Amino acid sequence: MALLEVDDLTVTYRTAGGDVPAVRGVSFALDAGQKLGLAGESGCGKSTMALALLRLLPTTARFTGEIRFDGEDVLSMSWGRLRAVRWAGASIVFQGAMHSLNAVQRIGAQIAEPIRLHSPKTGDAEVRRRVGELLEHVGLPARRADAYPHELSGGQRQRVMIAMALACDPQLIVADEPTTALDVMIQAQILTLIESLVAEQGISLLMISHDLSVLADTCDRLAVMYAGRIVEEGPAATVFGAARHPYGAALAAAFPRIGDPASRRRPQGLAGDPPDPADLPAGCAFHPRCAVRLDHCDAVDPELWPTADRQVPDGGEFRKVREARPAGDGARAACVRVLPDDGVGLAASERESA
Ligand SMILES: Nc1ncnc2c1ncn2[C@@H]1O[C@H](COP(=O)(O)OP(=O)(O)OP(=O)(O)O)[C@@H](O)[C@H]1O
Repeated sequence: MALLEVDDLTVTYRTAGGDVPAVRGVSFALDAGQKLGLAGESGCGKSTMALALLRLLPTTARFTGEIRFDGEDVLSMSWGRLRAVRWAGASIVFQGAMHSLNAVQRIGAQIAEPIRLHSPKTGDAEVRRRVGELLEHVGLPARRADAYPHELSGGQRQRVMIAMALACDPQLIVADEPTTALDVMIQAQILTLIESLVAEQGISLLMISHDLSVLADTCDRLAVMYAGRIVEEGPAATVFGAARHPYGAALAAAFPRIGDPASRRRPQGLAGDPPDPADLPAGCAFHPRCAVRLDHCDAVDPELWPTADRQVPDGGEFRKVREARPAGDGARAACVRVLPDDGVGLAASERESA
């Protein structure tokens, strides 16, 4: 059984200016011990997804669909049960630790909070010992428990956030852009730390980033989000190395692996911006930016389907295959772009010029 199953999740923010559909029918599963990367540009709904998983969304958000964590439906859970699942079942490491930590409380007391919440009978000495152990586990001396957040560097603060996330031995860690605010060297250290901790403790990881290459290095599987939908999902090497969806391919081209001579790719920017969720283009939301769009792409919004059998949109028709559990490596894409060795083309114009 999957540890986390998200089924047809929609999240819509109610605002004075109208409804903002931030997540539009997302489905995916994460097995115990698996590492899934969720990629996409700013505004495509990644953080909304992360917040929905633990029902941390603002009250203006309306949601439909199902989120099952360890078999239990999170969206219909009682508040009491939800409190038990937060930290001990799943915990979130947010981007920008400075904003997530309380500036006027020592970090030891902040790490102790989830421990006290979940094990109220734990004595002070034992809590202190556990906090010290957690700090050492993330590479900080135990005595740093007495420090205030402003006395630590950005990387150290992010380590504190990770210590907090580990405090109640969760089964799942959701890391939302955990290294975005850090410089490159520190980013690498934090990623290595996250990787080693989840591997050591068998924790599942849902890592969110706009940087597909970072996710490809860290995760087993990747899901690419665009305008509130997953447009491609599959094994990390397949999605990063041979993305089928034009947006997945563009994202991979925009974030080549740094220092990887084998990749020999130069970063290629993607023109334009993601659409405003409150004003989505008709048909496939990516079509205005897509270099290989077909005539009907402004009319048909393709769904995810298995890519193993190389189905292509052809003759003006998308052939849809709806399978909850596709066979093989489970790779799915909402559109299939041409690959040089495929022998199949996406756009007629591309086939002619090939
Ligand atoms: N509380 C809110 N009320 C209204 N709209 C919101 C709210 N939070 C997010 N949104 C909108 O929902 C969409 C998705 O936002 P979200 O933060 O989930 O995207 P993201 O991919 O995580 O982007 P980023 O990396 O910039 O955080 C955006 O258009 C955003 O403006």
